[in-house]
Amino acid sequence: MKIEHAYTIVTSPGRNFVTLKIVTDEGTYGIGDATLNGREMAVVAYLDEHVIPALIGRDPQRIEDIWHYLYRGAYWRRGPVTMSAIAAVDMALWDIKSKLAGMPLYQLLGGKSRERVMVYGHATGRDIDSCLEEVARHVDEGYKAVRVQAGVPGIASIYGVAKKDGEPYEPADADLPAEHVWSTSKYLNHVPKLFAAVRERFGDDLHILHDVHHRLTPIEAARLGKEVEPYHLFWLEDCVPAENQEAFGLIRQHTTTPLAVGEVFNSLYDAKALIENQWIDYIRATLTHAGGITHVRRIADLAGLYHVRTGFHGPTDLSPVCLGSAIHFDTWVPNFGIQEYMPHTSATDEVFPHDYRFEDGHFIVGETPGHGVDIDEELAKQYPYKRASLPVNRLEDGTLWHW
Ligand SMILES: O=C(O)[C@H](O)[C@@H](O)[C@H](O)[C@H](O)CO
Ligand SMILES: [Mg+2]
Repeated sequence: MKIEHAYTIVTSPGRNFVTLKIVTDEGTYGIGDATLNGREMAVVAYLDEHVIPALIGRDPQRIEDIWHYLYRGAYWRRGPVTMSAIAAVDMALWDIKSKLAGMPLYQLLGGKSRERVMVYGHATGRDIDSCLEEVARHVDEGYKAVRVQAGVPGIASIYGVAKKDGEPYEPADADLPAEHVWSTSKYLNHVPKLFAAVRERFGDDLHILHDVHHRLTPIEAARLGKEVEPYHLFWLEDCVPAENQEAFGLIRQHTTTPLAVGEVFNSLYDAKALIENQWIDYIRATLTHAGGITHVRRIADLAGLYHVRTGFHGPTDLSPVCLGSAIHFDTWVPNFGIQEYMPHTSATDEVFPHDYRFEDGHFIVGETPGHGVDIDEELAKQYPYKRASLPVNRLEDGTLWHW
């Protein structure tokens, strides 16, 4: 069997998605997600110009060999563009292999470790009260875990909080980056009140999560982790940027609040010290940005040795192809923690028909051979690419800060 042709599909049903389709000479095809929010066309160029021509004629069943061919063979290793391109190939090849086997992907990985996959939803509000209303809506919809983000008095607009209450937030909201102004002291003084209010209204059983989006220094993160211990967070996410992995060692010395990181990671090497030193509790590297199923499986296996569990990134800017594949992975992986879930728009769901389903705060994996997600290419054509950028963040004095 040979790869006969492959091509990229860019579609924007509300937001941009990049999909790679690989077709074999026997007619079986697989699709993979290659969406890198705000940098979509860089991955398209990498795939079209460098990867696809080198795939033609190869045996699609040699997933491992093709992975190393693309990783080692490029000489220029790692990086989000390279690893998203490799991930898309990998996801498409696993899709093909599972279709050839006539099995859903989770069976090829080793079968079910659980019946269903717990997810967390997003509650955001311009202030604490409106955020609590959103938490209530999620609880009514069955969610067992909710990420809470609220506006902070004195900060005009803030990452992760929707412009309008009741709507999802969209990080890539402008043609060129919008500028936000950030104040660490205002945030740190305010945010513990949010968790106190959630616990008071919803009791102890609801899992609450929070994303700091890389905005603190290690000692500030330590202070936050320590102050919120009474509210028993499920996790505190991305409390500092993680290029310096040792920073988490410092935070860890001060707090028992569980720590999650990894949505911008693209390789095991981004997480190696974090995992081996047990500085984190959840690893969030995703299939699309960290080299696909083949590589993320290695990250998860290493993590498992150190009591670190998975908590895949799952924003709307990863396509249903990534989400569907992630649900298979989550159903199999022994050290599963939780799966992030931001529902896609109905236009996106129509472009990407899928067989996973949400029920009572969990995802139930589908039984279709493959990863269970397809693309309607005719419909996809109706939504042309539109450049969209993530914002930048500045301190009140104008200093460019972490986003
Ligand atoms: O935890 C999350 O879901 C994230 O932080 C996202 O909202 C990212 O900011 C986005 O995926 C960037 O493209
Ligand atoms: Mg995040």
